[in-house]
Amino acid sequence: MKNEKICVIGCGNLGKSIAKGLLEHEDFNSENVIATRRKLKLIEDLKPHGAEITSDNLYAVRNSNIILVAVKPYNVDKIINEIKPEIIEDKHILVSLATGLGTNEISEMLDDKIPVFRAMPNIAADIGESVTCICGKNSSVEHTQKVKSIFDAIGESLIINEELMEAATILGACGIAFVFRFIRAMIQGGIQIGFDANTANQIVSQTVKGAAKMLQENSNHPESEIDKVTTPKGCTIVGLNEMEHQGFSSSLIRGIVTSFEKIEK
Ligand SMILES: NC(=O)C1=CN([C@@H]2O[C@H](COP(=O)(O)OP(=O)(O)OC[C@H]3O[C@@H](n4cnc5c(N)ncnc54)[C@H](OP(=O)(O)O)[C@@H]3O)[C@@H](O)[C@H]2O)C=CC1
Ligand SMILES: O=C(O)[C@@H]1CCC=N1
Repeated sequence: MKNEKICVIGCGNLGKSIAKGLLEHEDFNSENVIATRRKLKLIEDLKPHGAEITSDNLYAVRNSNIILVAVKPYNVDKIINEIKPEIIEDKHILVSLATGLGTNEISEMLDDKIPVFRAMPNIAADIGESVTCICGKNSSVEHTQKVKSIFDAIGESLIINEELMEAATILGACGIAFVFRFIRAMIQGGIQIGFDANTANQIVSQTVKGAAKMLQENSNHPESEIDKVTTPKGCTIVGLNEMEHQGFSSSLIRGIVTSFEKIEK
């Protein structure tokens, strides 16, 4: 991927995380990354990492072959119309990160001239720990592999059917916010039972990391790991059961479904 020239159009919360993740990765040449937004000051910190920054989207597209569009969904139309004159068949691949916009719609805006992908990462791209679901249109195996390589560099990626893209948005992209809220609640509980906030944060963050790593490495069901912790008549099971009486799993599931219903509207 050293020779691939990548531009990230719209380096806000997500786009900047992705640019940062790519700049840190050895498979990419940081000089080949162009980051854009209008308020340039807010991405000046990407410059010392080797990225070129600009507000000129046309320049960015002219000087790259993979275009990541990271603007809000309601701005995608405008951006695509702006960059369209610089789009060259057999040169460019466009990857949209926008929620809820299908590859058909985006490809149509580009007169079906180039391969179009949708990718749904999350903000852990910032530290190379995103999970990204990807789907494509007019895409060869070679193009798909190229796009996958970008998102593998900022975490893990999966190729999925486009019909699951909304579900992927909820579980992976919104999901990180759900996990942060869970962590915050654990920290608040930790403070109530005696820890200062920083120590509680350290203990909870490492506990969550350890749990996630165990599931990734052992491929066990979470409940079989829980069985290893719950001593009969012990303190874990009473806590877990109280959480369930208060609707813990139910509230998470209902939150996920509510988010999904919102995105499907
Ligand atoms: N945030 C998240 O966790 C996730 C977001 N997404 C999707 O990613 C996209 C971006 O979301 P998010 O990062 O939260 O949004 P942000 O608003 O933080 O980022 C979008 C950026 O686009 C820039 N922008 C707007 N117009 C232009 C333009 N004409 N030229 C160049 N840059 C422009 C804005 O900066 P400026 O005003 O300086 O130009 C802004 O910072 C959305 O489509 C969202 O659905 C997907 C997964 C997760
Ligand atoms: O909340 C949102 O609408 C976007 C989609 C995924 C993450 N943030």
